[in-house]
Amino acid sequence: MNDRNHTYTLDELRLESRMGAPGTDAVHREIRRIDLSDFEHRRAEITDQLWRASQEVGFFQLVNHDIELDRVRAAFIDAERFFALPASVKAQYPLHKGQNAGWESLAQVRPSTGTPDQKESYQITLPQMDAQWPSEFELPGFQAAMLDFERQCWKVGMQVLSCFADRLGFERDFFTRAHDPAADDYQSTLRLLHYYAIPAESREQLGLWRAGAHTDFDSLTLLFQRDGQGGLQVCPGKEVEGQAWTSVPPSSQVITCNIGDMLMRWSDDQLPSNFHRVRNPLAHEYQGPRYSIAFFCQANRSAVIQGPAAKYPPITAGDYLQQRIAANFTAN
Ligand SMILES: O=C(O)CCC(=O)C(=O)O
Ligand SMILES: [Fe+2]
Repeated sequence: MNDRNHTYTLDELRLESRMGAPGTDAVHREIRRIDLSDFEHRRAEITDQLWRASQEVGFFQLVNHDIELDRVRAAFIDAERFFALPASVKAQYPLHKGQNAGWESLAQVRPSTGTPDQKESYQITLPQMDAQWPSEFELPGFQAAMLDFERQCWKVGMQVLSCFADRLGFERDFFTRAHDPAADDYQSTLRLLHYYAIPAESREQLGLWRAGAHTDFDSLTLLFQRDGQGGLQVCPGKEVEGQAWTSVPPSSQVITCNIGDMLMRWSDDQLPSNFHRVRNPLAHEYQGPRYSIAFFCQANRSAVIQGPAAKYPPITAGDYLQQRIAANFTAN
């Protein structure tokens, strides 16, 4: 690791550590919806819309994408089945520090809050899964269904990234190659998330977050939310100082996307990676569990991140991610 990379990481963490305050809630902003239907014919128009939404807001929602609603619903049911397994079973597949595969509970401490996210999660990163799948006996059909869903998410992610590649002046399949799922160093990750129901005694307990404010480390995140299970809030980059948060209404029909730190760096900061968080429900809101599913398009470890104008020195995606993960998890 050279000194400039080190400084860059510390700067990011310094900003993140300031983002844990409640800030101003519920500022209304339009979350743009981008229609992916008839993608190949409408590619130029879609690219324009994606680019503008990413530059101006950093978050957007995809509609009429290629993943069937029934498929999304089935993935949520599989996620519920996984999390309903006894802790002793899930603990056989632990997330190890520095890895992106396996189960953790209350282990992710964000620099913004210093408290563990009130959740459990299970991450699937294809080359790291040898000992990390629950058995067919424990959870029949789960592995095959998740592999299929992972691939569908990857395809949508690569469609969107191909538009950014066009606009950045890279070859159209540049990011597809950098996120090649056949490579041993593939590190895109499907993450199932279960935020715990809020026990009566900790309602509105200050300082507890379902997910503390953070930016994502990856290139692009695809997030699935379930109807009625809100809480996701975003703070567009330009307004970081004011910490004014906007709620993203949950809908299982859309995929909410955000730009991650890798793509921000890869675009020489033209595309901002924005802060977001999942807040605990307020007293009058639904207090039950919340499930979400994220797909992180994370460039393969050996992919070299450098923008068209070479604003930053090159760094491999592996080195880049390692630095970010090390700052986010307690030892386990
Ligand atoms: O669960 C959510 O809505 C957001 C999750 C998230 O931001 C993350 O895991 O990076
Ligand atoms: Fe996130």
